[in-house]
Amino acid sequence: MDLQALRAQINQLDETILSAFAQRMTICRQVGVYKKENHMPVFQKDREDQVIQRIRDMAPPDMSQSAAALFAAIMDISKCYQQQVLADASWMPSFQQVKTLSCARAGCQGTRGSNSETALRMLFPGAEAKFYATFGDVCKAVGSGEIDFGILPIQNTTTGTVIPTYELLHQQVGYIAATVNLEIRHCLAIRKDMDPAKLTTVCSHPQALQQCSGFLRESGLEQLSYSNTATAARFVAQSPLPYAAVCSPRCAEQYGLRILRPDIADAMENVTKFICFSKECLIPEQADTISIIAELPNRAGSLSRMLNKFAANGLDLQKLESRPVADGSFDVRFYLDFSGNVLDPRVNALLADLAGSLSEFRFLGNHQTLG
Ligand SMILES: O=C(O)C(=O)C[C@]1(C(=O)O)C=C[C@@H](O)C=C1
Repeated sequence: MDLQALRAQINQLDETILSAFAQRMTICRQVGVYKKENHMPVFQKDREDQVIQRIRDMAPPDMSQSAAALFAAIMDISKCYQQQVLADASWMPSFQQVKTLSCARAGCQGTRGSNSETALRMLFPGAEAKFYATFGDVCKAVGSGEIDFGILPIQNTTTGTVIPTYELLHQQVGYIAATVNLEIRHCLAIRKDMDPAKLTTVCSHPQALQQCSGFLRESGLEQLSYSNTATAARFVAQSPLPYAAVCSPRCAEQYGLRILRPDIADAMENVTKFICFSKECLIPEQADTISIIAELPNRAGSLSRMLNKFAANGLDLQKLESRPVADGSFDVRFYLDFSGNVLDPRVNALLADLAGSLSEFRFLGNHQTLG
């Protein structure tokens, strides 16, 4: 068999397919114009089911599944193309485009000296900082207007996703306007008059304890969870107990503690990403990342079809997180971050398509990394 000759045949067929694809897209564009004039949604499920059934019936039996997948992909591309014609942004909540984020009061969980406070100061050096007992309380304060922005950790390079923040994002806490990446340094800190030989216990936030698990396992100290690294440091500073805290060097200094061991994290590079969110949707002019929630039908290929739409529009997916829907099924909800700005027509087309075809679609914000 002659490989060159076979490839030449493939090339010819590709030309035929490409020409048919281009013609099909041109017709779909006209359908898009018709839909715009007649106020019809782009997504027509019944028609798509008919198209797929027809293809399945016509395809050679051993290719029926792959042909169906190919035509589903073609229709996904054609829908995004039609969305560009419609340029409908009704999926988008009302938003305000801002040059910079101005903030009088911002809030975070924990107490002074926490890493969250450092993130808050990086974002808003001149703002009044307010501290709350729980992540949920930060969200409530944003909702009531007590603070302009809430700051919550969302991801760490060693331990991964901060799950409670994702759960809150699903409960409509507002819109992400910015993120900030903070290099985290953990040290073991004790009271200045404490004899290190007498230490029995170490306390900190569970994520911090996890990020230092290698050192702590070797130390043999008992571990105690605290709501925050700074609350743990404050407790250690005030308590007569033989306890140490895992906290930042800045926090140890703030509570008058002695650093017994610096840099005890397992990974040399340890960075936490914090989100900054507000009640109203604010989009900084330089916003370059979009966050959304997508719930997909539990059907073969639904995730790959959604991901193909990003590829077809040349949009770079940065993060895909799945969390359980928590309804007794094993269904999951996806949280996606991708590069883009909502004012880009391609981005609008993709989001309009997702909003019109997913069982749940939520826009979480178009943000920028600051600091
Ligand atoms: O028939 C339509 O309404 C079209 O827009 C065409 C088309 C397709 O590509 O075949 C695209 C989107 C619809 O969801 C269904 C079918």
